[in-house]
Order: sequence, then structure tokens, then C-alpha cells
Amino acid sequence: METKDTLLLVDDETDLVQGLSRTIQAEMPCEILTATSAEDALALLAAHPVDLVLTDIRMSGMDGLSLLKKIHKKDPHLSVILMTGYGTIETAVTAIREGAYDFISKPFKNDSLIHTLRKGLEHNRLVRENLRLSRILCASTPGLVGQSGPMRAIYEKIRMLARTDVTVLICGETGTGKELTARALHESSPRRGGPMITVNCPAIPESMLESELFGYAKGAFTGAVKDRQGYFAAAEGGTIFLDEIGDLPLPLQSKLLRVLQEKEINPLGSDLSRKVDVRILAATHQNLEKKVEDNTFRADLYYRLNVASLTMPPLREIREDIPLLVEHFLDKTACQLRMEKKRVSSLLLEELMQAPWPGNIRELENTLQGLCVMTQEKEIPPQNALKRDRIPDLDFFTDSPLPHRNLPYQQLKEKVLARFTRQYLDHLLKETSGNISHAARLSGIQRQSLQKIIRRYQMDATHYRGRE
Ligand SMILES: Nc1ncnc2c1ncn2[C@@H]1O[C@H](COP(=O)(O)OP(=O)(O)OP(=O)(O)O)[C@@H](O)[C@H]1O
Repeated sequence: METKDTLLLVDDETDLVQGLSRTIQAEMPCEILTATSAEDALALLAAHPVDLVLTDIRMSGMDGLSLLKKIHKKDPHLSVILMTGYGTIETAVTAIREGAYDFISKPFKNDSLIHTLRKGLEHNRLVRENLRLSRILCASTPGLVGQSGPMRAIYEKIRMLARTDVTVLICGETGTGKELTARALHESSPRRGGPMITVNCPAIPESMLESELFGYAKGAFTGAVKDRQGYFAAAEGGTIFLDEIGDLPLPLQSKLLRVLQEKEINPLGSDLSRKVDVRILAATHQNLEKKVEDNTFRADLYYRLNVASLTMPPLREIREDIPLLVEHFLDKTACQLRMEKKRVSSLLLEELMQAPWPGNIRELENTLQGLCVMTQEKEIPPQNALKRDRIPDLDFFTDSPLPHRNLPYQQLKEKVLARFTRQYLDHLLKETSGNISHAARLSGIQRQSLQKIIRRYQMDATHYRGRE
């Protein structure tokens, strides 16, 4: 059944709102909500989904223009049509510039009002559909990005494992792409037409985990008024991904072991077990072998899960992939936030390539998303606040590719040395908040020499004062 559109009419003249409501109702099959002030309109909008707003400009209290701004702050895509009286045409033009869909001048004929409203609703439908499609498009690129050796080895393993039905344990630090890898495995397997159900084990209260995983029969506990299938049954014909499996409580570990061995589930409160055709993928950031030694993880379950394993590299070990990842996340952010794609300056890219990234690829993604949102310009400048390794841990050249590697040795050496010195000084001054004596002590360079070097590189220690 097609759902009706909902129209919100706003005017501080009660009679006019009621008259309008009757006229529209006679011509168009839609739900109508009415408000006699902008404040009431906002309250209605907060409580009901609305497809189109028709509001007067001149109202006592908050006027139509302020209402338009407030509406668009909450939902920038909602179509708003303004009604203008004598002398408010200019305001209406301003309103169009501010994002109103259209305006209609009073007094208006009924058919021109209906025509304008129909156009507004059609516009709303197109905008919503467009949004829906672009959301699907943004979400439908679950591919892993990266061409480094370790990432290529991961792709090769995914290709091999996708052909099989074996249980795979995906290990790696937080944010390294374990869930994305599980999805890639499912999507490239013959089960791709079936569901992929992700269970974040620690997110479910321990008391509910069993019934959530295996389902329950009516009467299994108070409140179980009918049978309910669990995640395993929902994943029938597809894949179940058990994220953070290391947090699974011991009693449930035995039950999971049974599923792995027998391919059978036993809903809570039921005597009947049922066969399931589900592939199991699991992930953990913990050291399961250590947990086995500590007797907090069952050894037999560990061996069953670990039939094949994949270990995701931390970002610091695949720094050469950072430029590709940066491009990918700039595209993704532009797509998701429906904004123009930004660029990163070369200095910022250098910074990104050296940052420690304890939160791995997720942290890089979040950082870039934040920078895109916070930067007005097309190019994101270097961010001196990006956290880096402390000086003794800095690994200047082993991790970042050599610039201009085809230059003769002497020239290349000079370039590399200049780059190293600039980066070193930048880091040193940041670390010491521009305090030259402290920087001299830390670097082992005489104070005066250090000042000379800083000047030669046209840097200014005072710029680093007062920063963290
Ligand atoms: N190789 C990659 N290419 C593109 N995006 C990636 C890659 N790896 C991770 N991401 C992105 O980084 C974010 C974190 O990835 P994901 O959730 O898969 O990590 P995880 O290892 O499962 O994290 P956690 O252990 O915290 O659950 C996601 O937005 C994901 O899309």
C-alpha cells in the first residue's frame, strides 16, 4: 500500500490554516498537520515525519524565514514553500536563496496553490530517492584498500578461503579492518546471495547472549511468549560473523563448540535441536592463545575456530598504503556527507604517514573525516596537532618512500637530508613547545647551532609556543 504524503501548514491565522487544509484535502490525498506558530510547527516536525512544509512568512513570534532556517538545520532536505503577502516578495527571494523550495504570493488561486504543492512533493520524492541511492552507493564499496605486500597477502588468502566453507579466525589490533575482511570473505564466497549476520559479542548482555545466538522456544523464560529464532537461524544459507569472540563467556563457548562440531543449534527451552547451514567467521583483537593458557578460553574451541586464520597488519606496518587509504577516505567522506571532495596538502600527507595510529585504519578514517568537516578550503593544510611518536621512536625513512628516487645520489641525499631535518626540527619544536634550551638538550645539538639550523630552514620557534 502506498503511504500518503504528509503536509505541514503553518500560519498564525487559525481560520486561514483551516480553510487551506480543507481546500488541499479536497484536491490531494495527503495527511495534513497544522500549526499556528513556528514553535508549534517545530514541535510537530520533531514528532512526525513530514514531506512538505507550507508556511507564511509574516507571523507573530518566530517568522517564516527563521522557521525555514531551523527546519533546515535539522533536515536540510525537507522542501519548504513560503506564502508571501504584500511587501514580502523580497523576503521570499531571500528565502529561496536560503534554500526554500518555492514561494507563492497571496492572494493565490486554489489551482496554482495545488500545482505548487504537487511540484513540492514531487521534488521531495526525488531528493529522498536521490539520497537513498547515494547512501546505497556509498555503502556498497566494502572493498579493502591497500597494495602493500601484507595487504596483497591478505587478498590472496581471502581468495583461497572464499572458495571453502572453513571457519576462519580473523585476528588483529582494533581498527585494522577485521570486520571488512569478514565481509569481503562472505561477498566473494558462494554464500554471497545469503545473509551475513554480524554479532558483536560484548555488546549483548551475557544473560541474553545464548537466546540471541540460538533463539528460544515459547515459555523458555518469563516474557518468552512465542518462539523466536536467533542469529544462527537468521544466518541460514549465509555467514555468521562473531566479532570479539575472545569475550564469549565460558559456558557459551561450550555451546558454540557444539554448533561447530555438529552444525546444530539448540534453542533455549527447546528439546529439539535443528541443523543449520551457516559458515562461521570470528574475529578478535585479543591473544587467544594466551587466553587458552589462562583457562579463560577453551582450547578445543580455539582449535575449531582457528582452522584457518588471517592476521590483519597494523597500520604502522603498512604505511606505504596511507596515500591510497587517504584518497579512499576523502572520496568516502565526500560521498557520505554529500560535500565536495577535499585534497590533503603534501605536508599533511607526510604527517599522516608518520603518525603512530594506535587506532589503525579506523583512526585514520575518523581523523580525515574530522579534517574534511572542519576545513573550509579545498585543500587541508598540515595539522601540527597530529600526534606523533616520541622522538626516539621516530622512524623517518624506513616507512615512507624516498622522494625523487631517480636523482643522482648526491642530490637525492641532500633532498632526503633536508626533508629529514625539517621534519626533525618540526617534531623537536613541537615536543618542546618551541623552548630552544629544552630542544638543544633533547637533541644534543648546541643551542647556538640549533638556532642557526632553525633559521636556515626558515622555521620559527615562537610558532610552537603555547601548543601541546
Ligand atoms: N583496508 C581497508 N580499506 C578501506 N577501509 C578500511 C580498511 N580497513 C579498515 N577500513 C575501515 O576502517 C574502519 C574500521 O574497520 P573494521 O571495523 O573492519 O575494523 P576492525 O578490525 O573490525 O575493528 P574492531 O576490532 O575495533 O572491531 C571501517 O570504517 C572500515 O571500513
